[in-house]
Amino acid sequence: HPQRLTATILSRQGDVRQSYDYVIVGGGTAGLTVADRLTEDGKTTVLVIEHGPLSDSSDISTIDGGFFGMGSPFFYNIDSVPQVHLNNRTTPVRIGDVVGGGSAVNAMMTIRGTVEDYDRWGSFFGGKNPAWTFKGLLPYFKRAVNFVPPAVAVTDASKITYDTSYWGNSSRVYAGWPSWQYPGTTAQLNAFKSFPGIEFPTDSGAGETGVYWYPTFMDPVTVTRSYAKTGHYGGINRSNYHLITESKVTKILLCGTTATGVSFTAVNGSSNVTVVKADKEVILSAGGIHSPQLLQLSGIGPRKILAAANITTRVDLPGVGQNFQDHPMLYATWTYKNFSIHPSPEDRYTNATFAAWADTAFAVNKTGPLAIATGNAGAWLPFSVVSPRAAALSAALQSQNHTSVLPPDTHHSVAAGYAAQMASLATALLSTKTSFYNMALTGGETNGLIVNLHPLSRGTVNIDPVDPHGKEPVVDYRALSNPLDVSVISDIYRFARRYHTENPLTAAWGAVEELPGANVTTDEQWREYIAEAISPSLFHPAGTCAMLPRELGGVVDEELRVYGVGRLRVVDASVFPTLPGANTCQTVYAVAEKAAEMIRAGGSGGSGEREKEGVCEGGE
Ligand SMILES: Cc1cc2nc3c(=O)[nH]c(=O)nc-3n(C[C@H](O)[C@H](O)[C@H](O)COP(=O)(O)OP(=O)(O)OC[C@H]3O[C@@H](n4cnc5c(N)ncnc54)[C@H](O)[C@@H]3O)c2cc1C
Repeated sequence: HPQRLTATILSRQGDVRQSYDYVIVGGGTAGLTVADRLTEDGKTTVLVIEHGPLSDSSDISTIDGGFFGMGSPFFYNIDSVPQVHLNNRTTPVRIGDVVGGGSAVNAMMTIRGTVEDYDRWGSFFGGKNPAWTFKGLLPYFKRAVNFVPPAVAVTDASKITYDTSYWGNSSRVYAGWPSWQYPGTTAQLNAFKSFPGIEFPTDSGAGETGVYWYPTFMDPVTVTRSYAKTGHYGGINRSNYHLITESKVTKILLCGTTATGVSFTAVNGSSNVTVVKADKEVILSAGGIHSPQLLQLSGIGPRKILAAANITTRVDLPGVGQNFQDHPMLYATWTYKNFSIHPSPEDRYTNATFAAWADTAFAVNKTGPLAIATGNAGAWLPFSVVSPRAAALSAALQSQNHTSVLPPDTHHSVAAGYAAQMASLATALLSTKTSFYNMALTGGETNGLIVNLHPLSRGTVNIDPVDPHGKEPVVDYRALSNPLDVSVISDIYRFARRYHTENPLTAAWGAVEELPGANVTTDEQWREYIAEAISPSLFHPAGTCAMLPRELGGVVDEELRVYGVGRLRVVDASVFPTLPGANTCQTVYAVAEKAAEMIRAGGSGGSGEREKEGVCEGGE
């Protein structure tokens, strides 16, 4: 698959045409997917405006370890506000600032949520529309990712199973597999068999909970990252597909309540403002942090927030920037004193012979440990299976005064949406079909990163009233603001402890709990440890422009059109009403594929009115 950069990249603002059929804000995961699909006909004109640069850096392409790009410059520099329930810690907000967005810097874990996760989305609209269900999304998952099965040698050696019926084979975004695995991974996977109620689905794409193998966003031939840039931009030669980089969209321009285009400036250098018109639609794909910011900057959002920042309200939409969610993660470390399965990941640092073999295996055949990202196996377990308190916590969530855990001035529609979500998650706490706990398996002597897949707390992403146009938005995860999150996380953790220490299949490995330490046992000790150690983000910001009914605080409808605004859609992780119990990239691709089809089918779309008398920004 040649990775030529031949699609039309515009080097200067001056090269941009006056108008396009579609203007897409953000050349990230969703933005490039939609741009590619809309321009496939060779006629429809699209401009993508991306804040970050176009890069061929090996920090992006390298697979080894999955986080090679973490120290790279391709991130925004944003910190959360101090987190009240985390001892006032601030935490970095890690999101990609480069062509490809999050897909360029992520850990390449190719996971999707469970059937219940996507059925839940549709349920908020009364469950009558089959589009937003697992079944309804499956064709788009298939369109989104091209699954290339692992080599027979590695499936035999590691007992990897898969089922191609859950996957497609046409996309240029690949789900590939390393052709080598650490032998300890299979043993760690099998160790879950000691516990009742845990499933072992054949394929990660089946929408089931359990312990399973999953692929990597990796081009299996070049063994490099496969992402939105390589799949939906590189190697495409279409004069109707334009991309301008290092350019910041500052506003969506409205005529009355209809979007007509955007204004943007260069990130570095000239402060000239360029206006570009969208004849059909503006598509906002700036991600979970910047899509709500841009709506608010354009006068679309909660009236109070806009007024505080001195921005005229064009459409009062209370949900914009609310309902903010991310997956909290917690470092928990168990070290095996007698781990006898080698080679292990640690051997790369302690065994010179193995390290040399690893380097050669990759250099010569693109195989061995350097072809593994963060790993390819893990557990995605239901709460009802890991916790004896599921019924009690479900009842507590059901009867909770939900408004009491939201910000004091939350609009009643947003509060109603939150209550609907909590009702659904209270049921999910009892279910065996929704995953709450994720643990990745390393195959090595140290294990333990714990992820809470369905946080109950909700945060906010709002413009900074002091300098709304000049500053990054104010990001408040409001981590642990729903105290039941502490109970859920501590029970997850207690199960992780049992997995390591009360398990005949791991007993011989001599697990020692390094973090938090076996002396942490009471609810209060857990609360203290979690407040000190948790990170509110696994880099999955979502929910801030939620696809929900308007009376439930929704920002977009089931066709992803912004309520009250014509010709404006949001297509990115911000539309997820609730997080899937999975890393988010594959779901973003699927949503973008579905959106592209709806946009193509839907003409100009939009529920706003082009008011003849209305104010038109940026000229008619
Ligand atoms: C470090 C990290 C690790 C992750 N690991 C995984 C993983 O292993 N597996 C997984 O499934 N998911 C993972 N994710 C999450 C996943 O990558 C994201 O959920 C997904 O890429 C988000 O897609 P998006 O289209 O919503 O936003 P993005 O891909 O972030 O795209 C938004 C784009 O908009 C641009 N933009 C923003 N504001 C403006 C503006 N004003 N003007 C112009 N452009 C603008 C941004 O620069 C960005 O390129 C990870 C993410 C990160 C950051």
